[in-house]
Amino acid sequence: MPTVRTVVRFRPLLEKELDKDVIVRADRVEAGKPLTLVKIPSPKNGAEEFSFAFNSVYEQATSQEELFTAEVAPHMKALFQGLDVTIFAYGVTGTGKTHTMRGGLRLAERGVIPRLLSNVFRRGKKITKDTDGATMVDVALSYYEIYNDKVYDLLEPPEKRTPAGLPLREKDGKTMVVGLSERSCEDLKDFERLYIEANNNRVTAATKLNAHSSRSHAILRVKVTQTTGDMVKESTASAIDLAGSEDNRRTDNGKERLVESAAINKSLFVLSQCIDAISRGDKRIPYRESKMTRILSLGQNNGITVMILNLAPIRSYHLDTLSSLNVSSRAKRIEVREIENEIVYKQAPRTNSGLGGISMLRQPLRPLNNAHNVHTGTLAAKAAEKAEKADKPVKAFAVYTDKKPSVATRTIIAPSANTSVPRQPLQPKRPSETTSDTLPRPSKLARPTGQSLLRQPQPVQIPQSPPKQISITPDQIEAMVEKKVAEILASRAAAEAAEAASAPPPAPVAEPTLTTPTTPTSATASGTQNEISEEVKRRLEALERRIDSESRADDGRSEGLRLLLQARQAKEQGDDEGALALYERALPFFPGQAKLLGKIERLRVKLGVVVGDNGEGGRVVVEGKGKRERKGRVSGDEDGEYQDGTEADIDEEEDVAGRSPVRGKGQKKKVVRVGGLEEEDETASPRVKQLLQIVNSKDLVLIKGLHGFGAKKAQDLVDCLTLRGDEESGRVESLAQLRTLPGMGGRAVERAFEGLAIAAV
Ligand SMILES: Nc1ncnc2c1ncn2[C@@H]1O[C@H](COP(=O)(O)OP(=O)(O)OP(=O)(O)O)[C@@H](O)[C@H]1O
Repeated sequence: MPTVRTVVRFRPLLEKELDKDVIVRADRVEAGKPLTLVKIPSPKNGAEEFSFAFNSVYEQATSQEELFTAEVAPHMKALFQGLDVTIFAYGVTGTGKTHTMRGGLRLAERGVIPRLLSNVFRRGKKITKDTDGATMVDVALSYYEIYNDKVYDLLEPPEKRTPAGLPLREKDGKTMVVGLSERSCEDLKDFERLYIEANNNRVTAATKLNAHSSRSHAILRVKVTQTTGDMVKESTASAIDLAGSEDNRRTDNGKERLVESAAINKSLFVLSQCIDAISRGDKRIPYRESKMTRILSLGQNNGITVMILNLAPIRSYHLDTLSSLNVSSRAKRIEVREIENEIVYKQAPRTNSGLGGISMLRQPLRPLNNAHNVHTGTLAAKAAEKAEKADKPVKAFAVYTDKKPSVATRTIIAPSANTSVPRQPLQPKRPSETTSDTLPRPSKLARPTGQSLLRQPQPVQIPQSPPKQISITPDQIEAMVEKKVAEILASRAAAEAAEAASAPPPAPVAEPTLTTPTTPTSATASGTQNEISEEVKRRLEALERRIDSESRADDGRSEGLRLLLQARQAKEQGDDEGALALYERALPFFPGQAKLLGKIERLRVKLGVVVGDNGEGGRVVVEGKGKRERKGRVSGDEDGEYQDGTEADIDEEEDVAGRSPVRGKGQKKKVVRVGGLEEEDETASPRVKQLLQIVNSKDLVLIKGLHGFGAKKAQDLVDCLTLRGDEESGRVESLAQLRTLPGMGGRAVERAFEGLAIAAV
């Protein structure tokens, strides 16, 4: 049974970062217990605080040694017993991933990777000694990066790379990277030499592409082979410095960067799905859905996975931090307050009060809930960025390498040596971005200069700054939006199709799409799972075709998209009137677009401006459906965005398409219980059937309409049903079975049932 630990590490404040800007804190469930909670205020309402649970939380002062001792060292024994150990560093650029994995040159600053190697060599040596030489331990390294979904060998010079990267092949049920080199490693000095050289390769290659190495996943694979006579035991430790998970809306989104982001987001999304699946104990782990997880065989071999979420605890990372937290602790997320509570929504037009100050300005972007960032908002991003100008962290220490020249002096104490090393297939390894010593970390090209990060949860750039220069075509924007939506949905962020406005695409946002990489899917069994995988693949392929295709002439929608984005920003800032005006101006560019019409109508109703025909012949929300109803909704509407952790704004789909027959969650009707659920359960009454039918429809809108369901809960259920798709046809056959699903305790089922009962009455 594979296991996973998800832990958080706060990085200390860097120069120029102030204590007063610290907004994230570690906490305990109760006095005397270890730190396992991360608390962070809501971006929209500072009085509200979100809480996320992890296996462990490490505060700023945590040293490299402490982290290694607590989170990695305990698994070394298992590694030598034959289990695979995989350690990821996840987080936004500048939060300390590279520091955590690679670390600095000084002994105390060495990160997980050199410590891991040191430990491996030491243990290997000891085993050989303890067995009087009967057991030989060989260590071999592979180090590769995955950039734009292509695999490149970092142990080979960049000149040897081919544009297509290294192909994958299945062999004996395992995925191999064809042609990936593997180097025998005798001791720590050996490792150091290889590692530094490889990191230099990574930087050089990235530079040639005018990219930044942080935009790739760097995967170091350490293969440990223990040979005793004829018996060979092999296991691997993989250490992955993941690509930054930042919000592209806050970066310079050139076409290349968007393509990069699409690849990064896709793989990070699948990774989070795998982590979730492992932590839930699912039999099926979707590791084949992305190249990285597939090569790693993540969650197989009873492996142990440790996900270290790196966070910068300051305000300028607010939204990105929320996004990361959402992704990393999905299964454990806890809302300190009922964020789905309608009251939250009713409050004044979220003027972004809470946090006050700067941080609020940049609210147009929602916490990407999870989705590892994908974003579309090119325009807003640019504008916002300029305004933000956050100080980016600079590497404050000499990083364990990357720098061509440097290195020479690293004095790492090399413990022992091992035997020779056999050659073997690959394993992932990821070149992290390198960096060098004390120099400021190479800023991501995508970002504005010098400082590497732009993150600043800053407030929005307001509506009217329409940075006109869209560097990508509408189709590409559309494609990215579509992808984002998929991720958002899948990540359960409830809110649904938010991107709608910006994405006129037809894509039925609703599916819990697994952003599948182009790679083949695993042998997903039957039924739903397969269908979904196919559907996801189909969509992804379509997206990728679009992204890769030549830029097409702007068909005139650029202007419309720009207006939509501005409108969305305005709305997020509480400027409903401005938003309405902008949406109306955008309408001619998307005549008849249902989602857009829905937005306009809702705003009209809300502002008391109008109601009725919109002149487009499209459906409009009719009186009585406006404000009143919106208040009652728990999520899925603009007001719920943040609470839901969703990035997009709204869910016009339901409103436009008509509500489900079941009552909306927000509606405060009294529950009149008709007949005990207990009785109904076994008898499969019409109401039970109706409930199961809704559940099995996997229709977000319908499920959200169930009593007691919010957007998140609905999405969780859909995801859960999807993931178990191949089992039992993915259908839930009884209420008892429904109760066994994650998040569907007896009370939840009862409430949903009661809601139906009322409806029936
Ligand atoms: N635990 C820590 N102690 C001291 N400094 C740290 C720590 N974590 C991060 N830093 C510093 O913060 C800055 C950013 O860290 P780092 O480069 O590791 O981030 P990153 O997440 O790897 O970013 P990128 O995605 O750009 O590679 C660096 O200057 C680094 O030295």
